[in-house]
Amino acid sequence: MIDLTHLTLTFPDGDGVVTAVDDVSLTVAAGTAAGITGPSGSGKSSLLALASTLIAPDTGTVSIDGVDATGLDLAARTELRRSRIGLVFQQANLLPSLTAVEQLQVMNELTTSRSRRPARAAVRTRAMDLLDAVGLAEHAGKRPAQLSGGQRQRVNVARALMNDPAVLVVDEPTSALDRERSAQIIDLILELTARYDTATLLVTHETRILPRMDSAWQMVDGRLGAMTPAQLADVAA
Ligand SMILES: Nc1ncnc2c1ncn2[C@@H]1O[C@H](COP(=O)(O)OP(=O)(O)OP(=O)(O)O)[C@@H](O)[C@H]1O
Repeated sequence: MIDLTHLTLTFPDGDGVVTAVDDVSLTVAAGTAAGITGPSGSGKSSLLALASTLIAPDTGTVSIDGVDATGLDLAARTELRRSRIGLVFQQANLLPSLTAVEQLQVMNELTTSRSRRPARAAVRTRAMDLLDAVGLAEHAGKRPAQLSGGQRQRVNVARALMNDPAVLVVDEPTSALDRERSAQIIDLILELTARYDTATLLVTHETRILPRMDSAWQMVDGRLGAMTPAQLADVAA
């Protein structure tokens, strides 16, 4: 589970500061997904950067399964992120020369210290299982150029799950895809959230999908508020 408490983040802005995240608290339990939407510049990406421990808040805490990341030094925080958090960004950012299965295998080599690294065969088995879970088992040997946009995004999602993360942080996974493929990726992320028991935090402009999330939130000027049933009915229409 991920527990965000009273997070605030400011950036210098001329003589003053801009408050990107303003006293945000949010808990997402394992096996559930929280959807966050909001206008451009409202602080969604900043909040995801805090939740992923990529940046430290001015105030507040980020706890992953009870471990407070804000209390850790840089090395320990990096290790926590690598071992406990899966990240899915808008663009798949796959390595052009690697096949789908290699994209996943290399994650393990990049992010796990040598002494704790599982045997190569076990890594390959997990990579193949994940490709199967995202419907790409038959495409394991293909390079990114041989895959469609939707398939590349599926590899991206599978890769984020490679290290068995407690938390899955997803930033607008569908912006490069058409409506039908977007819906499929969101369905897949919800299915994987339950199957791999991740606490999933997903930012999207696709408000239609919010009613299907376990909780739905809106950011406005850095503040996070629960969407009301009326707002959810509105976006679903
Ligand atoms: N590195 C930075 N330096 C200064 N200001 C920043 C920085 N990053 C974000 N901001 C400001 O913080 C606020 C929130 O930005 P953020 O990118 O989190 O919004 P967003 O909701 O993700 O927007 P979008 O939907 O357009 O991606 C904005 O006012 C933005 O200008």
